[in-house]
Amino acid sequence: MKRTFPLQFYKYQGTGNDFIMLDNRQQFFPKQNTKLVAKLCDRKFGVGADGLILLENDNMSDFKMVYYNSDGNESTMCGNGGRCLVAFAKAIGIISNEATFNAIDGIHHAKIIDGIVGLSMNDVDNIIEKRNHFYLNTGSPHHVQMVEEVAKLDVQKDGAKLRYGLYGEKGSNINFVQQTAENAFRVRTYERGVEDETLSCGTGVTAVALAMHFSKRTTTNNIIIATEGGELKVSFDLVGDGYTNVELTGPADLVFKGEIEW
Ligand SMILES: N[C@@H](CCC[C@H](N)C(=O)O)C(=O)O
Repeated sequence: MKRTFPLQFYKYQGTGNDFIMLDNRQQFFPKQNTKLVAKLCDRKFGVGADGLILLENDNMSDFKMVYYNSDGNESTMCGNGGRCLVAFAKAIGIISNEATFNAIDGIHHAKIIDGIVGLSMNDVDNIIEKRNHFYLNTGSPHHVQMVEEVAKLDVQKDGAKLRYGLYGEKGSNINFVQQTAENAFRVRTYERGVEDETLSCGTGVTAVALAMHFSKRTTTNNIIIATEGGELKVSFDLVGDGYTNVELTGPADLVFKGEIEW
């Protein structure tokens, strides 16, 4: 159905992972309309983005995050999207430089310092080590695999093969990693729900940092990750067998805003 009023949207990106942001505190958005979300995210027929995020009211925190992949389906946690949503909440006057928000995987805390957004991520105490990869959940499921030369990979092809071949319909995000220094890694990610390589994935680089520490490829708890869209930092503490105080930090910027007829 064609609506008669324009939809005000904001487009954000965090290290090149891009999102449409909608202020849905008045509950105007048809949340079950998968086709509409997919169309808005379409780079030819819509605004174009890797995902769409609704900012909603929440009783327990400053706001609620509802995340959809560009295929139109609601999905699990998005780290870069969470950081962008915090920047959006500040831009529309809901928060100042600190926030607490509710997402599908629970409460997150965030701080903005000089435009850089640091976001708390869930504790992780289950990292599965297989012959040539790791599997863990950092709010979203992630496969982490070491490669020799990440720049040379066909991430779309190799990622899709693993996403469907190893993880079936439910799928997993697939991260390919190359170590570049004791505390630094380069990562390229195939995202389920986008079904393509994205320029960066926040829960993905978080998974990589924890898997690299777990496998003793690094001893630092402050890791720098280069993605195709820029640099992210992941810090954490290891307490017993589990990772806690996990924080994902990096830029989150408004690209443009506008109105769309729908
Ligand atoms: N880009 C995201 C991850 C989004 C969720 C993912 N595509 C899934 O469905 O698992 C991030 O920055 O974490």
